[in-house]
Amino acid sequence: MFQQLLQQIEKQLLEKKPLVVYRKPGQKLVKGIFQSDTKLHHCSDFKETGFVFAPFDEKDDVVLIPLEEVVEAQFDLSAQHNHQDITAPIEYSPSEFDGRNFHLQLVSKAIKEIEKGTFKKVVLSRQILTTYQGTPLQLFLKLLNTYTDAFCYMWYHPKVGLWLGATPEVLVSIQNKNIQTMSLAGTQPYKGEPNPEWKNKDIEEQAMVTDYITEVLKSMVTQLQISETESLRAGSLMHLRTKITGRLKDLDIKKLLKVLHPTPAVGGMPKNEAYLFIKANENYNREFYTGYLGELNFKEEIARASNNRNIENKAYRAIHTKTDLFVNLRSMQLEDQTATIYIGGGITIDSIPEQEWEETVNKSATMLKVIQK
Ligand SMILES: C=C(O[C@@H]1C=C(C(=O)O)C=C[C@H]1O)C(=O)O
Repeated sequence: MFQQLLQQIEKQLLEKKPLVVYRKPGQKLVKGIFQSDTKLHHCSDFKETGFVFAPFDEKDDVVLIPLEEVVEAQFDLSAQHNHQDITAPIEYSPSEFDGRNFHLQLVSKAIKEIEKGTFKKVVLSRQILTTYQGTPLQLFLKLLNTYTDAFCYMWYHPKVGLWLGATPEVLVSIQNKNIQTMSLAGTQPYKGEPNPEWKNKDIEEQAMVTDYITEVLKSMVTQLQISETESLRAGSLMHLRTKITGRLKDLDIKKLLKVLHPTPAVGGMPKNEAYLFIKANENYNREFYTGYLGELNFKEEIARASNNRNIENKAYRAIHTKTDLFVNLRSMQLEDQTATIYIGGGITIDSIPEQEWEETVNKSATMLKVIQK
């Protein structure tokens, strides 16, 4: 079954037709969605059904791969990949350090703006361009083997490009009117400790994201619940995470995404001031990095045991509408033999430029690991 899916992916790529193949965190099921022509579909009212691929910039179009053909297969981890040490150091080419001065200056400039009161937090990012060996599909398989707790994907459209990623961050999951989201921020290298100590900078930076999400959701949901904040491992990194749940008053996904994207985990606080700084000062276009991607309005048939004793053995089926969106982090774009890796981090009043650079270096390991092996 899985072999068949792989063949279909290869064929689709060869024919230069759109596809997405992905696995949700902690699952074995890999889904492939295949489009039969090369038309570029967009989302407009978010009542569409399909796989969405949204850029960081809200002004740009959200791409949709409709559910023409869906192929599913179970993926078993390859034995040879099971014992990889994802915390081992990675190698850097000297050219990687070219961007260091620019990033240090960018962070310093942001700190000055924070001191002036322009904004409280801004997420600043950069690119690494590197060559890679093997095919995109081989890299996708490495992602599946390496990052079992992430949302792993490969997305392709001949008019847009080819992206791969393994993200730990849920933007929002919606089932009927129940929503789940998270505030994920604060980063340190994973050193074998599941509950490490956190610096105040990380705690405050992550709390800003929780406060923002709670504030914008207040008027849109009932039964708002905020979990304890916990440490979450994402490959060779640790983050702080708070889960947030609630029940939507109206099922208006477009309206919800307008307030949730971009959260201060990838944009900043306040949203518009941080966005303007990013646009004016990052020296490249983020495109789909820090955008979001995933299933939009999928119909899911759920079998439920009936509570009625008389029809005890009969299960009834209920159709649910489900949306599962992830933030496009720890991702890269492949073009010919060049991989462009995107990485960033949150800057606050307590940021130290050198450490912020180091953080982006650490984050780049997620993709560099699969490229360099
Ligand atoms: C921006 C990225 O990650 C985001 C920023 C984080 C931070 O600043 O600590 C942590 C997790 C993500 O929300 C990235 O991985 O590129």
